[in-house]
Amino acid sequence: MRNYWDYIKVEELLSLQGGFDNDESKLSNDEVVFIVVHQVYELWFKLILRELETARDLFCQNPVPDMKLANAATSLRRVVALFEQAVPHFRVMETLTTRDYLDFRDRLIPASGFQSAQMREIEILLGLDDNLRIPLGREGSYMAALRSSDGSASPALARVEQRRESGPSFKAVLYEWLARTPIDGPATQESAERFARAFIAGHEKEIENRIRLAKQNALTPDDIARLEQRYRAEIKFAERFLQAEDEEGLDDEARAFRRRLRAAIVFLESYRELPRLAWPREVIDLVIAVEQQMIIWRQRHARMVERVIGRRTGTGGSAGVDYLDQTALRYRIFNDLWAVRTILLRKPSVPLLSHEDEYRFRVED
Ligand code: HEM
Ligand SMILES: N[C@@H](CC(=O)c1ccccc1NC=O)C(=O)O
Repeated sequence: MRNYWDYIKVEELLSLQGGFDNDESKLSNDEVVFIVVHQVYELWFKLILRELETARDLFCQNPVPDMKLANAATSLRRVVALFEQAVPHFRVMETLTTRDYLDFRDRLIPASGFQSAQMREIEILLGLDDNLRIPLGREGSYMAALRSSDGSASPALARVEQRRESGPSFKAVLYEWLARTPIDGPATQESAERFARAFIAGHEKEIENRIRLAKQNALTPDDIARLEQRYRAEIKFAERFLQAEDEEGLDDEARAFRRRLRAAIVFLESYRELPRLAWPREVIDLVIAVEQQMIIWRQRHARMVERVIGRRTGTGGSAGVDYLDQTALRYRIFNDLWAVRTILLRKPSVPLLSHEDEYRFRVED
């Protein structure tokens, strides 16, 4: 019982490409390609979910054990590699010509990628906000689309329901952890807000410099005025962002939380060479990489779809490519991590720290 086939389950695996009628001999090569490519994707998704769950569970702890940050990074790095792997894979699907696909496409209706439970699980586990979801262009929510065509429950629906109830999202626990970062002093609201003020002051310094440069470059007075206005708007953005004034309807506690969170991200990115900030900053960078790959995946899927079926209605009943392009643009999860890029400062303008030593490695302990 220790042979390759006993372990890898080759026979079982090769018996799963029979389509609706479980008879592979009746299927064209094109249709078997269609099935296998989907199956391979579902296997990549399975691995992605395992790693995300591991990372989520690590950040659930308070405090997060320092020694485990490297494990979180390992998991996230693997998720990035898996998505990177999954993107070019659409190339195989593109060998399907429009005409050949149409030979079996109608038999698939109403099945569609809407019913890929694992993709929905990835979105939910990462923390995609349900309010962002784009209407599918048919009755019912994305959950309804997981039901069988007679409206009955399905394994896909059960999977996604179970995922929705299975604890906090990765985003929720990651943000809780970030908001506990000690920012140039103890991990308090005061430290966070003091740092944010000093950071805004750094922006004031930068802007004077930039306006001087604009003037030196002999633009017209109108151009100078326009640029100056633009730079001032950037500072205003930085200020509103750090004070969490860009979001309406937050209660005091939620606003205070967002302030700590955002100050922490700016802090980690601004002093990333300090040894004790290096792992947290690596984690942030990997989360950005995960989201970037996921967006690229959506984009790449949409381009493959456009190539194979043009802009026709999807078998799931959506607008097809238009719908998919909207998801690539609007399904964003870690907006705060991205937004910080817009307001980071050059090293010389970053505030000097009062407690820099606390972020070094200490040989004596
Ligand atoms: C010729 C191949 C393919 C075509 C023409 C195609 C087309 C489409 C279309 C039109 C949609 C929108 C839903 C609808 O109305 O039907 C969709 C959704 C989706 N497809 Fe595909 N697809 C193909 C292959 C794949 C593959 C290989 C995967 C990998 C798992 C995949 C995963 C998904 C997912 C997850 C969605 C849901 C997207 C969302 O709601 O955000 N598709 N696909
Ligand atoms: N939505 C696709 C069909 C499709 O791709 C599909 C159909 C059944 C099972 C999985 C599918 N894959 C992903 O969307 C279409 O409109 O042609």
